[in-house]
Amino acid sequence: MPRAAGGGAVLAMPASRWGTTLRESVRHRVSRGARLMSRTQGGSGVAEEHAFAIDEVVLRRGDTTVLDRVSLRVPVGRCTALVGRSGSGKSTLLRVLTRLAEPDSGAVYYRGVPVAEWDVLELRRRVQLVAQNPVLLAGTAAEEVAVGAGALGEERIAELLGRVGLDAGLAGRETAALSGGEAQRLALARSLALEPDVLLLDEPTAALDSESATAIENAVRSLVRNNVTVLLVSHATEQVRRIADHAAVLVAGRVADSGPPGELTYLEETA
Ligand SMILES: Nc1ncnc2c1ncn2[C@@H]1O[C@H](COP(=O)(O)OP(=O)(O)OP(=O)(O)O)[C@@H](O)[C@H]1O
Repeated sequence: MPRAAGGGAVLAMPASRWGTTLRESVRHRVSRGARLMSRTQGGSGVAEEHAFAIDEVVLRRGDTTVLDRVSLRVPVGRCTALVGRSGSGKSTLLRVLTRLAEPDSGAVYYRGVPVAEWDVLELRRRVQLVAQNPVLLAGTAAEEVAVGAGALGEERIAELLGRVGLDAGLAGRETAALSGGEAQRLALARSLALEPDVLLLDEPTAALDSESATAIENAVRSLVRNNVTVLLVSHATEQVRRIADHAAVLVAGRVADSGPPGELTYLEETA
């Protein structure tokens, strides 16, 4: 199976440009991986399919162990929240999932296939990371939404902007003139245009007023209802309780607790 080098820009490639051989090969392995069912995080015994399986991941930077034997399951079609104090390793874990950071040891599987075996561009098309401070690549907001997806009609652009709580009138605005919160929502609209299987959202509402935050929460719930998998980094305990099905608490690079948000003892003190 051909491999692409990691570390490139988080730019998606239109589906029509994927190599057929690669697609066939990965499809075969994915269908095998999708059969690797296991118990839910809560131990209810209900079989659940996992988008990501993370096993004993260690990542060091200099003297710091940023991720310390992190193991986590991210179920398909659910919203999983990642909470923890600043510096606990949340963003780094999202970067590991999309191969923007390579662990020193441990294993990460996407749909049952080690992430290192996925073509990195295909992985990043299916799994869209919306960073806290995303890099915008185009001149206007409308062009930005279409960066990965290619030509999009005005109506589709307006619809995508609306889904993230942005006014359609923003389409012609220069991206350089957008606020941080607008830029992050635009990056989310850009990701949604690619109809991803998984969204990794790094504090998507931290810079938003409550009305805009509600629009994002509604968008997340609607995506999850449509079987999109969401991994959400959030400091907002109430938000986690409102929209997450599962939560994992990171403390100094370790998973200190995981389960339904209402049952997590660490949630209040770390969020
Ligand atoms: N390239 C690097 N070199 C050195 N230290 C790093 C590097 N990348 C991350 N770290 C450190 O790893 C720790 C975890 O960083 P990370 O950004 O993942 O935390 P976080 O939980 O997302 O924090 P926040 O909530 O503030 O966004 C921090 O202490 C950070 O300084």
